[in-house]
Amino acid sequence: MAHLIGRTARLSNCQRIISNTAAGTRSASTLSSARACTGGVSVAFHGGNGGSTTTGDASGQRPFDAPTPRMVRSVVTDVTARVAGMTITGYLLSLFSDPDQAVSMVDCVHLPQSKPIVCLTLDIRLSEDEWPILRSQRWLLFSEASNIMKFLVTGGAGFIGSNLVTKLLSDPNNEVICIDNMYCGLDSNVAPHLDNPRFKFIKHDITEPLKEEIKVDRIYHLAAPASPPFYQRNAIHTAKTMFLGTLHMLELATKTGARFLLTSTSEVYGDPEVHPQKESYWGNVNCNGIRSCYDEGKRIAETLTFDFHRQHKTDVRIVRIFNTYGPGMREDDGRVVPNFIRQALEGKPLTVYGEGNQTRSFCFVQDTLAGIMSLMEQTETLGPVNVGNPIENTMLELAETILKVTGGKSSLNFQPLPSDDPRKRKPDITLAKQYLNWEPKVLLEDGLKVTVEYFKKRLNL
Ligand SMILES: O=C(O)[C@H]1O[C@H](OP(=O)(O)OP(=O)(O)OC[C@H]2O[C@@H](n3ccc(=O)[nH]c3=O)[C@H](O)[C@@H]2O)[C@H](O)[C@@H](O)[C@@H]1O
Repeated sequence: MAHLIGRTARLSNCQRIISNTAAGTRSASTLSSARACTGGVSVAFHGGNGGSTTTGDASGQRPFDAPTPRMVRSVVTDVTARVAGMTITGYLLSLFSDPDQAVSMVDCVHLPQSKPIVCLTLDIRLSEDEWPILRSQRWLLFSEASNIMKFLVTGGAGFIGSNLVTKLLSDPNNEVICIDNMYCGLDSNVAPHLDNPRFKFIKHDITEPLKEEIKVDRIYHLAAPASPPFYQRNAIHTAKTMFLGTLHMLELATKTGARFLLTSTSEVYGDPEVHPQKESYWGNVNCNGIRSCYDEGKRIAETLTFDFHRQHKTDVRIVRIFNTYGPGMREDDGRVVPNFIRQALEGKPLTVYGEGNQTRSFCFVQDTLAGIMSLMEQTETLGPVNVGNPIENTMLELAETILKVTGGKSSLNFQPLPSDDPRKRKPDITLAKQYLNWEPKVLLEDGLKVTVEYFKKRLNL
């Protein structure tokens, strides 16, 4: 016990959670919000001595018997599954039948109030018969607390995903698992992190179920080819990624209690008849065209996300990203910004589809990330929330700006407009301002300068 007290004295956060065992529907509630920590809580667990269930002496003079490691694993699994945002591997000090007893326990071990602790009182219902005595009992766990947050980023080797991974890892309290099938991800987007012990890369196609259960606090679900040439190349696989990939990630979030954020897209508005596009607009989408695997795919992904929330109370957020550009893109991506920059840098004609009067609103990736990350952590809305730049440009204007930034002298090469290509697109960002206090800061020309430098390096120019 002296050992345990010694450890608990160093605790730095406090959160107490009770889960209800009734009829398999257990809910977690934070009881001491005044002392509750924000961010993830990580708890180091020390197993016990054979499954005894002694209630400890609150003064700490009598040793506490801890359960077997096997049982503890059950407890830990249970806790992790139902406490969103927390990863538990903790000290299990004792068993209590009454949460108030647990509270007095906390007081009695004289933990300094200035250093709050992690204290979890839990109802436990074990499925295995060996421990019937433990059913419907409450356990008190003390733990060493830290602010470690664990993230899963699907599509973490891709353009926006890799920028997100880099940003998350810049916080030393964050650990990141990246899943990518490398269909359009880049090795060079992952390589800088491979030696980082807080980073793990898993090559996996999320249309298949995960081989292992991954326990994280947050799931950023970005995996999907976003460039029309890429997503049209294997349209069936794109549709599978949208549905099955999102399904698998939602199942994981539901099972582990992780918060799940779907990166949806402005494409759900299709070729919009409402301008600018508000989240309340249902869109104008062709359900059997060449873009449908992507835009209808994202629409079903949104549907699935809300269905999981309604049916399983999964903690979800949805962001609708508008055209984003910046470092991390492939030179052969096929979208207009990488195409124009590459063509301008190589002195080739810029391929303008149609007459170039169609519009898009381009957002620099760091701005987009700020919006996405803000949505993940706020609690006012599930979304969908538009994240994009409300400054609208025609493709002719974009071509002109890129030629100015690169100093290129390329001519324009007009090509047929691809089918179902939206004629205009511009986000209404009222909700992003209201809920996320977010609006883009980077001007198109400034963002393009950074992007041009990135492409110069990639193309060895
Ligand atoms: O970047 C994005 O956020 C979106 O990009 C694409 O949507 P789209 O707006 O069509 O993006 P681009 O392929 O970059 O095309 C933008 C406009 O430029 C035109 N374009 C594209 C490429 C090119 O070389 N020349 C050109 O004029 C296209 O016809 C289109 O009108 C994807 O469909 C979306 O997944 C994604 O959300």
